[in-house]
Amino acid sequence: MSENYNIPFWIYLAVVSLFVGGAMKKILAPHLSVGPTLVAWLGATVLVERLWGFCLPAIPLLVLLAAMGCIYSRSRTAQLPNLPAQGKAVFITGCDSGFGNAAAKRLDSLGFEVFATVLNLEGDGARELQRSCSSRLTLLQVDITQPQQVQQALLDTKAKLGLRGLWGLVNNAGVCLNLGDAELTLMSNFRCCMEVNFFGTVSVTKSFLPLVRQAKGRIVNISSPAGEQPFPCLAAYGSSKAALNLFTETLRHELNHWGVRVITILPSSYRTAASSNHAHWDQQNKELLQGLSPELLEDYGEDYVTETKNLFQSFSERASTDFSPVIDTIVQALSSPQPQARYHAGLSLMYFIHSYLPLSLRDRLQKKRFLKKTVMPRALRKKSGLDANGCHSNINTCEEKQNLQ
Ligand SMILES: NC(=O)c1ccc[n+]([C@@H]2O[C@H](COP(=O)([O-])OP(=O)(O)OC[C@H]3O[C@@H](n4cnc5c(N)ncnc54)[C@H](O)[C@@H]3O)[C@@H](O)[C@H]2O)c1
Ligand SMILES: C[C@]12C[C@H](O)[C@H]3[C@@H](CCC4=CC(=O)CC[C@@]43C)[C@@H]1CC[C@@H]2C(=O)CO
Repeated sequence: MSENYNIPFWIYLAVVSLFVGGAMKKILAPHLSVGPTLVAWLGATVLVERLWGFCLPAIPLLVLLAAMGCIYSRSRTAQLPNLPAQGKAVFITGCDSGFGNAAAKRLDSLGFEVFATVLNLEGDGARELQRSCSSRLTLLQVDITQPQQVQQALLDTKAKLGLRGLWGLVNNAGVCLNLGDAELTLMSNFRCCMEVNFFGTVSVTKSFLPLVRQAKGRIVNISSPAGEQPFPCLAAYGSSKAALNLFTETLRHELNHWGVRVITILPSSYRTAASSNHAHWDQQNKELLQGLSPELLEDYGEDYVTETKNLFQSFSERASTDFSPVIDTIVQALSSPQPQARYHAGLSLMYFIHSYLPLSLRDRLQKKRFLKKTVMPRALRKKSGLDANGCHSNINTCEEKQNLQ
């Protein structure tokens, strides 16, 4: 029976039955209580399921054809030449160091007209850009949390662009103030991450959008996998990046009919200024301990808090110092004739763990992969007679304890 149906016909039947089910529910719902409505909806669902049963053999073929179509269109797009850089202006935030500084240099070398913004015009990063880049590059001092500085940068950019629009806005500026359990993270840390990573980015985007719409250009937001996966001790940073991700996705849909492409880049872990500055993290850890209430400090213990900082520092020591996967991706997002909506820059094992493994397994791996905590909170040790490393006093080694779990 099902072999006799060709694909268009069964699609037609499935759509009709969905509409019939929906119509039944809509027409009958006002006259029926909840129970019969559910029965009507169930009836429609059974109808769709029966139709689906007729056409089941066609589905693998459809999936295969769809996959081949995606692969073919991706390969065709990948073969298309990149758009020329000449005449295209790009505004980048957070160019004092890290990805922003490297991206400004690369885009300048490719021929883009770069507006590189920095927190400190007298800093090493700004000086490096001034020294190594062409006269096309404009350095601007912008703290993205300060609306008047954002507006001044807009005026300066417009003055230089004249009647031209802005081809690219790269929202790169971002901070991760501290690493610690959410309960231990100061509210000031949550607020600062939101102010810079979310509200600052929204402020710059809204201010520069008219120029980007004029050029039918690109908005490229540098987010983080921490905005999509629950990295331990990154609740403040991850929450701000999660807000940024949803803002970016919403913007992507809304700007589509303006011809503006909105792209999210999710780098894996790299050893940039922020993550490799041990003095910075030592200071953050000190402020965290000073900000804790006596009760929290008693429950968790200083050794627990300090281990988190030490583990993160050893994690960042192993991170890559080669930013090229991120910089190549930023160039691709600005130059590809058909850019992707999302790019992962660098292999993030966490991405695969989070996307493809069951919850119980990924929770265990996530903890082991990012921060191999060995010290338990003090209150938990007391309750179960454990020593500083969470081992039972009557059990000789931690391995025996872990074997018990
Ligand atoms: N390094 C990584 O492993 C990694 C991974 C994923 C995502 N990211 C993201 O990449 C982006 C760049 O970070 P990075 O790793 O190059 O670190 P970074 O600290 O070297 O660069 C951050 C930049 O943002 C600037 N900045 C901070 N606060 C600002 C503010 N209020 N106004 C304007 N500029 C401000 C800093 O001056 C610096 O230039 C950030 O958004 C970060 O969240 C980094
Ligand atoms: C958040 C940081 C960037 C990045 O986001 C890192 C995170 C450490 C954990 C981690 C592992 C990954 O595989 C994806 C990126 C990421 C989640 C880093 C800690 C400090 C660093 C920064 O401070 C960046 O400004």
